[in-house]
Amino acid sequence: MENIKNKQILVLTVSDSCHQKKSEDKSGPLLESLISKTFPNIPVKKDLVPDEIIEITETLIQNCQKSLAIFTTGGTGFAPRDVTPEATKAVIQRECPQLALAMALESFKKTPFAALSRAVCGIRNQTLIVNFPGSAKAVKECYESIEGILPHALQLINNDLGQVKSVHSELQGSSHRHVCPHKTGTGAKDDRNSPYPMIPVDQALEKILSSMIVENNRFMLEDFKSPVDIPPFRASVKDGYAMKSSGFSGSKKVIGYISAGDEITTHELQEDECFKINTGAAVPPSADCVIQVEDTKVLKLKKSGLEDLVEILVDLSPNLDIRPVGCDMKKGASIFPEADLSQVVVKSVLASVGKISNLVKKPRIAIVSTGSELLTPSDVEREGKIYDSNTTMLEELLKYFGFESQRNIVLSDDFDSVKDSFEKLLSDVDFVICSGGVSMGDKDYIKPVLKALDFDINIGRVNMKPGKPMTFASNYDNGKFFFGLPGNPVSAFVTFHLFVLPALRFTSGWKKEKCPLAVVEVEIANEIIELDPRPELVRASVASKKGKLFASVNGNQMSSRLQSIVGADVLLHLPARTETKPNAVKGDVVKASVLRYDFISSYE
Ligand SMILES: Nc1nc2c(c(=O)[nH]1)N[C@H]1C(S)=C(S)[C@@H](COP(=O)(O)OP(=O)(O)OC[C@H]3O[C@@H](n4cnc5c(N)ncnc54)[C@H](O)[C@@H]3O)O[C@H]1N2
Ligand code: MOO
Ligand SMILES: [Mg+2]
Repeated sequence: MENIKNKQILVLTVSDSCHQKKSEDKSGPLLESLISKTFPNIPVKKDLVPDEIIEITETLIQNCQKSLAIFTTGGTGFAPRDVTPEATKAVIQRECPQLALAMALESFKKTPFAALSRAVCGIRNQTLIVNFPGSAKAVKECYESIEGILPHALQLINNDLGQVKSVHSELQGSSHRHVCPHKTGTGAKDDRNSPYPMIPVDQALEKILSSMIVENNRFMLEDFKSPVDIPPFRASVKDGYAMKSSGFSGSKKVIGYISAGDEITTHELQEDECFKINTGAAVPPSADCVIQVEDTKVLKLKKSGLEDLVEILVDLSPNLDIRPVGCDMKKGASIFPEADLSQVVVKSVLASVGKISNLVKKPRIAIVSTGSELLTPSDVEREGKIYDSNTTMLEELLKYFGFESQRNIVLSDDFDSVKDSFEKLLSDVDFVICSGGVSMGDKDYIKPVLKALDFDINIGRVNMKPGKPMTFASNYDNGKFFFGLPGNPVSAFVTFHLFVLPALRFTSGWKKEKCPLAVVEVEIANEIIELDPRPELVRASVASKKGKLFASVNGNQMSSRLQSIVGADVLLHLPARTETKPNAVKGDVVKASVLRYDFISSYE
């Protein structure tokens, strides 16, 4: 309950006219006083934004962490600038349509115009977001219709019940401490096998993706409209001369120079006159044609050295080399006809319409490395210890794929400290990418700790080499997801690419097909490769010969040998060994997951 005590409720007024101070905000203060009566102990804060989807969305996101609830007023109607429901839909993870229905039913008793509200209610992480209409009267009616259920709703969202459960499990802590990860299988004392079924890679990925909570980034992008025209003025496509196309070619008097960035000149051109003009500069309204420098000849210079007379060597035609207003992007048009979530695409296209935004929400991630043997790379060597490579590797992989970790921690193999650290970490992040401690050793505490923290262990083993003990656990109610990657560095490397990356992309709103690494077909260049009983993902480098791709395995494939990632372009998908096919041989064609953008190491 401690964190609930530190939280606020936000009243967000959405109104162009109030924002421009053309009218007084009555609904915001009214909501504030109504809420203060229902929740006398919770501070109620107010904010005001114009009817701009980016501003509304950003304000909602920025305030969620510290707010139990956000009540918006305004912008829910049918007018073109009413976009509060769209902004709300973009940030919520779970919609609460019945809450909106409860308000609508009450409003219908008063007026049929209630049908003109598009209010949305939903939950983002642990924050309830409710849209109210703009009018003070409607705000009061709507608020009163849900006032009675709000305290209970907020309690549920903040997992009051879950707190009871975790206090309960806290009391039973000692029993969890003795869960032995390898003795549970069939329940028999001599059963020393893992209790977790070893599922195929495809099935594991499907399971992970289907349990993700998907951010509404796609929807939000597809809904963005451009606030400007590009270009905002008629722009010259060439360095040349602007003139009237109705005139003849031949000689023209140069009456001035126009550069990019100059104000639009209103000088009325005659048919025998022209302006010298640069690419990207505004074409004067009286000109309708630009002739490129290459199609002209200077006939006479002024004493100052500036051009006085030029000869136009080609025929003139209307609109030649002029970009009309909005020809690249029209004001009001959809900026993202499809939701391409690449950071390069989103940020640069938004910049082109004058918006600086970090709107694409990324998951909050922590990296945890477990192992009492771990030294940080800057430590001096010590007996019995090894250098921690997984923290750096996972951090760099996240960066490479456009994600980032909020926290990196290294933990010793100790049940209580691992449990305490996870508990704290999970209040700050939604995804934990942990390595080590997931197999069969008596110090492999990750699975027992996850159980003690009320996580469902959805996957405990995968039929793959390396990466067999890959663990995925979720606490769906709290929106928390945990990847327990095997500690061997190559196992962590491979399972990150196969499972963690697709999950992070999927939760960010990527199309499902685009979430895994790209897969290509390659021909094996090695003479013979012995197949393993488990399907194996083998690091290999790729050569392109006349457009055909050939893969050579990168030496010893032990899961402890991180060096096998040096020069690795792909992960070859080798099938499991069978009696009839014990080896892969030169010329076999197999699938390969592409690890990096520069995935071809040589061309012939
Ligand atoms: N009896 C069995 N033993 C093991 C099995 C099994 O099925 N039955 N599975 C093996 C497989 S496969 C793998 S993979 C490993 C996975 O081990 P854990 O996830 O439990 O990881 P740890 O035991 O903590 O460490 C394994 C190995 O990796 C080194 N390590 C760990 N963290 C790091 C790091 N951050 N940087 C560098 N190296 C790290 C650690 O020192 C160990 O050598 O289990 C097998 N055992
Ligand atoms: O599956 Mo482990 O990852 O063999 O090394
Ligand atoms: Mg282990």
